[in-house]
Amino acid sequence: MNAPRIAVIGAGAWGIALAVQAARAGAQVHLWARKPDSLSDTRTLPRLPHVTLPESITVTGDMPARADAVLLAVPMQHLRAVLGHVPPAGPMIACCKGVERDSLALPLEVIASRHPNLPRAVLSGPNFAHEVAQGLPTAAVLACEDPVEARDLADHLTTPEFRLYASDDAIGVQIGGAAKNVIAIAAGATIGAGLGENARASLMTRGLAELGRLSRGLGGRAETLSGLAGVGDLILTCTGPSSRNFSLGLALGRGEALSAILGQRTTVAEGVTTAPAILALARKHDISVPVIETVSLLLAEDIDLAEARDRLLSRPVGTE
Ligand SMILES: NC(=O)c1ccc[n+]([C@@H]2O[C@H](COP(=O)([O-])OP(=O)(O)OC[C@H]3O[C@@H](n4cnc5c(N)ncnc54)[C@H](O)[C@@H]3O)[C@@H](O)[C@H]2O)c1
Ligand SMILES: O=P(O)(O)OC[C@H](O)CO
Repeated sequence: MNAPRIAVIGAGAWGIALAVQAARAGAQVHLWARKPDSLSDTRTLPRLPHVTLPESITVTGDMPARADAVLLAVPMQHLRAVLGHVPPAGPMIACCKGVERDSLALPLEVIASRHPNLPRAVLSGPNFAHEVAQGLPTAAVLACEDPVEARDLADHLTTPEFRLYASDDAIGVQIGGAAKNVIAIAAGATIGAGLGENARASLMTRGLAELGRLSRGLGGRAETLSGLAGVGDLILTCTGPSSRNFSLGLALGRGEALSAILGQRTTVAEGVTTAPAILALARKHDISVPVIETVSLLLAEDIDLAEARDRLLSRPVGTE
């Protein structure tokens, strides 16, 4: 049997990790990079030390013509523009996490607007790129309306170290991936400001309730958020020091200005752009999201840290 052909669009940390994983699973990989030259020369990314691209990965600036699956691993706010150049090469899998700022669309809605007739799926879960690239044990969810399609797509990436679970709740999985980044900023700010571990655990738990309400309100299931794409990713991102969203929150909590933090970074912290977008989505559907709202106000510098803390602590006592 011929090796499956997998295309990966985006050669940031996640695109490279997924390309390495697909190669490990036996695929011939077409890795599209915006700037392919230095990557095709060195075959390494400084942010992923100890990982060298195997020969079965072709690094190129050309889009793929045909593939058994196309993994879209660009930052959420660039997805629509990049998709404008991606031909209908095969089933599309969204690997980015976020909500589009202007349209408030989730990744699969953006893909559907460009390729309405192709199968679509979303891949998400507690997945640091550097660990996947090293082959450390990892689990993730692949969600698609058609569970048979989800299993077929999952087969292209699965190895014993990279376990994929199929789901038919693509909305719940996309909400988990998008909203956990916002809660991780809150968790980081809590630790940075010295508010303690009790506060972080409480924020994570109340944040999880917001993820569940968002999922249900937008047509997904709340239970999906008890899985890898919800609580799994929330635990990783709110506690793993290498999370970009957590570390951005940590710096905010220590009193650094957002512009200064972003000015020192070349990598994406999706929670910054997703916070106002997911808040607007929640308001549109009349869903209560006090933690997300507070993070959004903090990022916009409409409130400071002390006000953010007081806002959450002065809410009326409710039931769980
Ligand atoms: N890094 C991880 O551990 C990880 C894990 C799971 C999911 N993700 C998700 O994958 C997505 C990509 O994240 P990443 O970590 O690979 O990114 P990154 O921070 O490593 O790199 C940024 C990427 O953005 C690209 N980029 C910058 N400007 C662009 C433009 N104008 N148009 C198109 N692309 C542009 C760069 O070429 C680079 O590929 C995000 O949605 C992220 O949440 C990341
Ligand atoms: O480094 P972060 O915060 O973008 O998180 C990366 C992944 O989404 C973790 O699952």
